[in-house]
Amino acid sequence: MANSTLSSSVNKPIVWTIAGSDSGGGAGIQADLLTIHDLGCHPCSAITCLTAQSSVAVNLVEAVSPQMFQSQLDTLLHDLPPVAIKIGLLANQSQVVMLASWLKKRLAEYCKQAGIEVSVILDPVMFATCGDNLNSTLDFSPFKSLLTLITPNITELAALVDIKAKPALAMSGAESTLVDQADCVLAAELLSEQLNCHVLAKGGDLGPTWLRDCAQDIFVCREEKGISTLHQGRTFLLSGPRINSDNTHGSGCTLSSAIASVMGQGYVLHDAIVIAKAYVTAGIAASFQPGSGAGTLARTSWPSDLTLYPSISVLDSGPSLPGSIKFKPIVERLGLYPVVADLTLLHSLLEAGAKTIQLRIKDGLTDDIEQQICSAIQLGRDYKAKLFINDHWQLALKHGAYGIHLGQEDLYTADLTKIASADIALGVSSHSYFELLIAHQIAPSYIALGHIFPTTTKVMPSKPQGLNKLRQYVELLGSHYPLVAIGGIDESKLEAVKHTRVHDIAVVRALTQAEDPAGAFRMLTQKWETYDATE
Ligand SMILES: Cc1ncc(COP(=O)(O)OP(=O)(O)O)c(N)n1
Ligand SMILES: Cc1ncsc1CCOP(=O)(O)O
Ligand SMILES: [Mg+2]
Repeated sequence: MANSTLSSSVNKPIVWTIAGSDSGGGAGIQADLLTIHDLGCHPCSAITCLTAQSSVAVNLVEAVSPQMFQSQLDTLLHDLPPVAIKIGLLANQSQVVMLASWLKKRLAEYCKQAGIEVSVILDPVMFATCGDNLNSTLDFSPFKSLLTLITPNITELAALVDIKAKPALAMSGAESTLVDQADCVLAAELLSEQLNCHVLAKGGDLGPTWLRDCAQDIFVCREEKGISTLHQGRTFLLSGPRINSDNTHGSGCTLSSAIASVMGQGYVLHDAIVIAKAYVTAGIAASFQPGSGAGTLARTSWPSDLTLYPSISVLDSGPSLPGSIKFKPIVERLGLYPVVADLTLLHSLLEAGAKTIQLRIKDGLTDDIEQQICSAIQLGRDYKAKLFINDHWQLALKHGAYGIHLGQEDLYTADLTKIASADIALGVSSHSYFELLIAHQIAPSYIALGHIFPTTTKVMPSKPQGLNKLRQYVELLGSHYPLVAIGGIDESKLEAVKHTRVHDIAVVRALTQAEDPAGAFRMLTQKWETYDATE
């Protein structure tokens, strides 16, 4: 026991913060160290400057020497290399130039040698919460193509973006302030082009005309690995609950260091953003006021309360989801859920007792697809089973299937309103927190969580989720929907999957590659039903 505690702390991912010290303890390096630690990583710091700061004033800012700045970075890289870096307050332009060059040479060299990628999140701190100017004149263009994400608030966005390059924006009156949401979106998209990185423009402090009860951020996403192409090259609006509190000192620092900490643990950018936003919301809700000015965020560990998380909508001209829609609820357990491609196997698994089953025809789409779907639907009725049709939602609708299973991509093309009003159950795939939140917005009948383990059944853009994420997904949504784990699940994995408390599992090869699929179904079902979910 002592050993496992020791090794888990030794193995913590190392996340750096390159930022200024806030002597008041609410923001800067101090907030970052607390956040990185709270979210399960080991924090290291390279301090750019000292600030003589309280909750009401910033009285002095003093940069460290160039030698000290460089030496902190080199010293850390030698022994404590990062998996992710958060950059906060930079004290002067020469620090910007020096750091950009260090990222380009030293960090890139390290990444190449180690064969890894290090996420770099820049929070372009320009003003303290008390309103004092910390550094609003920096030119961040040396960071072009070196950052993963930049997280300006709306005031910083206006100061950063070169609006001369976008006449439409200048014409809409955006010389010094961004007036409305459309201005902010244009400016964020422009900044993303100018710095060649993703942009999260935070509306928490100042959301010009957007809703009073929401903290809305604009997420401009470029190309990104590990997530469906559907969620790349798009602009999203992330709307979280606005907590009525003045204790927001350090919220930007907390957000950016939380994003770095979550990315450092292997989560995709989209997930890191929604998790970090939920973390900040929870931190503000439990905030406190140690001085007479704005108070500071509490550290509330990994957010697992769904109400903290933002809803997601698209702001670009691409496809979007219908609002307020709800599908037929499934109250009984799904049971062990076979996903099969042919009718003979489907029939034999129903005969073996399958209560939920899916027809998933991918290869060799034949002329008789409609006939196969009709026969499957009829078999489902004969055996009083929940028969889902994958992909072919029009045919499933036409012939009154019990349910339809759709991937995230299909959600934007299928007629969801028609499916819901036909009282057909809907199962939706998900491969991340981000996709889970999107699925939750259309309240499907169940949500599939995949792929948990490596699979050869299908080429996936995402990495296997693993048991830890599965456990987190169950914590987040397990009381709202039936949750089904899928991907690489076989007899050897059953017990560990059961311990995550996921409700049920869907399998392909564990049955299709068995000599006796019906026998395998009975054996797996018996084991799945008898394993105890408690560890
Ligand atoms: C139960 C279950 N979960 C996930 C999937 C995958 O569906 P989808 O994302 O639509 O991918 P394809 O199956 O169409 O390749 C599923 N079919 N069933
Ligand atoms: C269709 C699908 N979606 C996510 S994983 C997967 C395939 C699961 O197949 P297997 O059980 O053989 O790994
Ligand atoms: Mg599909």
